[in-house]
Amino acid sequence: MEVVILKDAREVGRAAAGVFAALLRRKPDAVLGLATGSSPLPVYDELARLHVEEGLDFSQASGFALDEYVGLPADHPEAYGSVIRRDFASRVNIGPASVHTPDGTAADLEGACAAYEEAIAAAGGVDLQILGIGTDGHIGFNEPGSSLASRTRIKTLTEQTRRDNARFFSSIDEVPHHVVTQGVGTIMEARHVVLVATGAGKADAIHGLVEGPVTAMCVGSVLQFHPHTTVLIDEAAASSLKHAEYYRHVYDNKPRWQDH
Ligand SMILES: N[C@@H]1[C@@H](O)[C@H](O)[C@@H](COP(=O)(O)O)O[C@@H]1O
Repeated sequence: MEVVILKDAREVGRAAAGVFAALLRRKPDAVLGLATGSSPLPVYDELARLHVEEGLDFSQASGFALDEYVGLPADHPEAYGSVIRRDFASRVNIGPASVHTPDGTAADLEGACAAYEEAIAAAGGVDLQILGIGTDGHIGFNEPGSSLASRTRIKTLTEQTRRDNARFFSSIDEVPHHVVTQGVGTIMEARHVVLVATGAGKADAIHGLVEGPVTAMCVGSVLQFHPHTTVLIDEAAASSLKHAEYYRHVYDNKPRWQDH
């Protein structure tokens, strides 16, 4: 796991977007793992800029979102399909039909979860997954106690996550209780994971992810088992890390041949 401590959210966004851009330049038909929440927004802003100003081409790429609320109509502005379209897909030249979100409106939700797994596999698997982290350590919507081997399935949100996400709705009562999310095992199959987190509110979760024991009580900690994870955080999100000086030292002395 590589931990990179940067100045602020903008730098985090630029660094993460740089990883996406490098991938798309060497593999134009890359499969991108997409995330919602406020943390990836600066990444999408920078990708949109790279598309407009530097011609970064998404025309052959495809994307799979991590998760979706159950029961929100597909055209609800906070349904994650709408959010991914608004924040990312509509701002670059990725084909709209190439961007997939789990179906939270399906009558047969379990069937929809299995179909989503099959669609990811049929696309060849995710090359690069952007991830945020919840204040309770969740990735996707895999709340504490999730099986670390889980696949795409229905989950129940914690009240903390519903409160955290209430800011996107007019009241907490509108935040669904249920979601469909890629499983932890699904996310772990992405070939490269770039996790972004900013702000002091994420400091505990980042400490758990990077330095805590691997535990389903902080699901992000499973990334300690992932062969290629890059953690991009700002100073505030790094503020509870015990070995911050070491991570800085490693990054500052990174041999050029390790750039990727
Ligand atoms: N399902 C999403 C997660 O993928 C995201 O990481 C988390 C944190 O969001 P934010 O970046 O807004 O703090 O929010 C939601 O729960």
